Amino acid sequence: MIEVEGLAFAYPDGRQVLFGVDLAIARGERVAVLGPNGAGKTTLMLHLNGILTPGAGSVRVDGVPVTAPNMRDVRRRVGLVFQDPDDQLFMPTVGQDVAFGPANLGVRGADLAERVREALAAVGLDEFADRAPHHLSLGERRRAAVATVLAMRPDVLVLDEPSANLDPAGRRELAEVLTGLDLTLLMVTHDLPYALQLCPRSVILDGGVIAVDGATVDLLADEALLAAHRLELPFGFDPRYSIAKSTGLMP
Ligand SMILES: Nc1ncnc2c1ncn2[C@@H]1O[C@H](COP(=O)(O)OP(=O)(O)OP(=O)(O)O)[C@@H](O)[C@H]1O
Repeated sequence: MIEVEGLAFAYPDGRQVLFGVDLAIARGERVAVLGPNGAGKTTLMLHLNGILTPGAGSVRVDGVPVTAPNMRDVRRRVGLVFQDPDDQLFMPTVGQDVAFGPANLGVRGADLAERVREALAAVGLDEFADRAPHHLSLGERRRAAVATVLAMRPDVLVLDEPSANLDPAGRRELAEVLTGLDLTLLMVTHDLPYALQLCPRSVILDGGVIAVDGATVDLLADEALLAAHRLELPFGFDPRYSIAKSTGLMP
């Protein structure tokens, strides 16, 4: 579904951030992108729907090159959810925000209403269509931002630090929404337990390259590996025990 090959990128000020990223993600996979501050995670994410253009290398989505002529198709297929929901919610009501993307694609009338209803239901905000986004909690706003993207019926959902600043209940509610979606999912996060809960596979991006790619539980159980990439588990968190417990192998 996603094929990134030899992706290199420097910002206009000359700062080189990506140095040849290779990453292949199959349809339906859920993958976490881990790594220290400044590793280039957001920069990588912004290439997946063409907000940034590679200096070298290529990005393809379901075989379609992420290049200017294909941008409309790519932007429909790949939905980006930014860390700050206020970057995505700018209309007077949540329903209008969710309708905005598909309306731009030419969806109208009953079809548009159905898309809005479906997207809000998918994130558990059925009753929120007429509410003003700025009256919602952060957790509700982040789920509303996910709905604005789901309304486009994308193939891929890319999320930048989805659990950041959420309270435990908001964090769990969003996890329930995300695990219930039948989509390819790529999630940038510093929240290692969240990566373990949502994504069977993780990659560590460090120094602008994919340094490690493997099963999330194996990566998180490797203390030396985590330390080498400035990653730390919360106090007392044991990834193998958490997985065993969640799969019923432990009481
Ligand atoms: N518009 C920009 N112009 C110049 N440099 C930038 C720009 N945006 C980001 N950078 C730099 O690129 C590097 C990678 O940034 P990026 O946001 O991709 O990292 P990240 O891994 O997502 O970090 P974090 O975990 O802190 O969110 C950083 O050193 C950052 O300062």
